[in-house]
Amino acid sequence: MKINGTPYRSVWVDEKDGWSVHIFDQTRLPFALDILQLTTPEQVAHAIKTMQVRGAPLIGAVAAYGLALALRTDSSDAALEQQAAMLAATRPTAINLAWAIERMLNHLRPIAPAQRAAAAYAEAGRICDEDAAQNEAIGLHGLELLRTLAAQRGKNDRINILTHCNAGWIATVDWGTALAPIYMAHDEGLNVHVWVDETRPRNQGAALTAWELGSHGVPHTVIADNAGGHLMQHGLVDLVIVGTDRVTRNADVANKIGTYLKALAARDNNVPFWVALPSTTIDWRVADGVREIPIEERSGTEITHIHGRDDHGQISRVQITPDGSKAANPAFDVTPARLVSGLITEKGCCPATPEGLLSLFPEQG
Ligand SMILES: CSC[C@H]1O[C@H](OP(=O)(O)O)[C@H](O)[C@@H]1O
Repeated sequence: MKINGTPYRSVWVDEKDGWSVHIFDQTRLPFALDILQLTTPEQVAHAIKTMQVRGAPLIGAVAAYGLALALRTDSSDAALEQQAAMLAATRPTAINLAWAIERMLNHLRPIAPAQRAAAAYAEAGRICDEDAAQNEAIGLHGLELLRTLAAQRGKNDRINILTHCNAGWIATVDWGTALAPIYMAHDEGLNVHVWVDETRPRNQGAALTAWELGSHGVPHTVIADNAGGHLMQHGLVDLVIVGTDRVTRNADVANKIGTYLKALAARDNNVPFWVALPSTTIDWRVADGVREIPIEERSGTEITHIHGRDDHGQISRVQITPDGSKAANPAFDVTPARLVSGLITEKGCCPATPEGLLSLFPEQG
């Protein structure tokens, strides 16, 4: 996507040196556009753990380059396995991370150590290109949904879409998942508006989704996480589109904490609840999401403290709870398939059922 007219992806290899890896420091957005140059697998692991880089497809792609960086230094079998395990352990919920590392290992194990680093960069590049293409396809399939909604309404009626967290281009290599159809609808001239859940505690909505949509000129309004149900009750939400970190073969959906509550409110108000995902986010090995998907527990300081720009223009962190108060911080929840209206994938849209998924991915049957 473009930033001030310049096209960017969310991760890229330095054109000059041909091996260092660049990402945006997402903990500094929206107030600073800082590009980080990663030169070691440890720096990649730190960036993923601290959420300088985040978003299910993107952390998989960046971890793949982390393995390529590792192999520049030591391409032995032992180093390959050890560095892969280290990178895979950085975050537990998004299946894209494990998927990308497994794909890299399957590709690299049979290759002679001397050729592994070059092969790793090439495979990581393919992972990035595929993600960008898949998300563009998700956008086109989701656009059909929005066109249908617009056709049912008056031509200039506003379509109000609620989204949770950030599933935009900065959460993927490019285009995004939940936001891809919105960008395309806006560019086509459909009258779309987005209710942006702030998404406590890390505020990916307030800081990242709002920044993305504002940069692209998409009308949007940032709201408290707890406002969505009220807006739905008053007919101000036409549909919900969110991203996801892992979808099971039963179509249960793991996503940022709070997604489940939005799905409950949507069901109670007959608001369609759609989930956008590339097939790399499907975990075919898991059926029951609530019982089987590992939910990342992050530091309580993400609850007790908040980042922002202070009145002096400095990005700072302030405490918002009393000294000594404990905090719990599960970073994801699981929405059962029964609350999901449908899935938007690169292969098309389907019901949130095992049969629906297999209709698009019969090879998994
Ligand atoms: C397109 S994946 C976006 C997905 O990832 C986010 O999690 P995090 O910001 O912790 O990496 C969130 O669950 C989004 O829906």
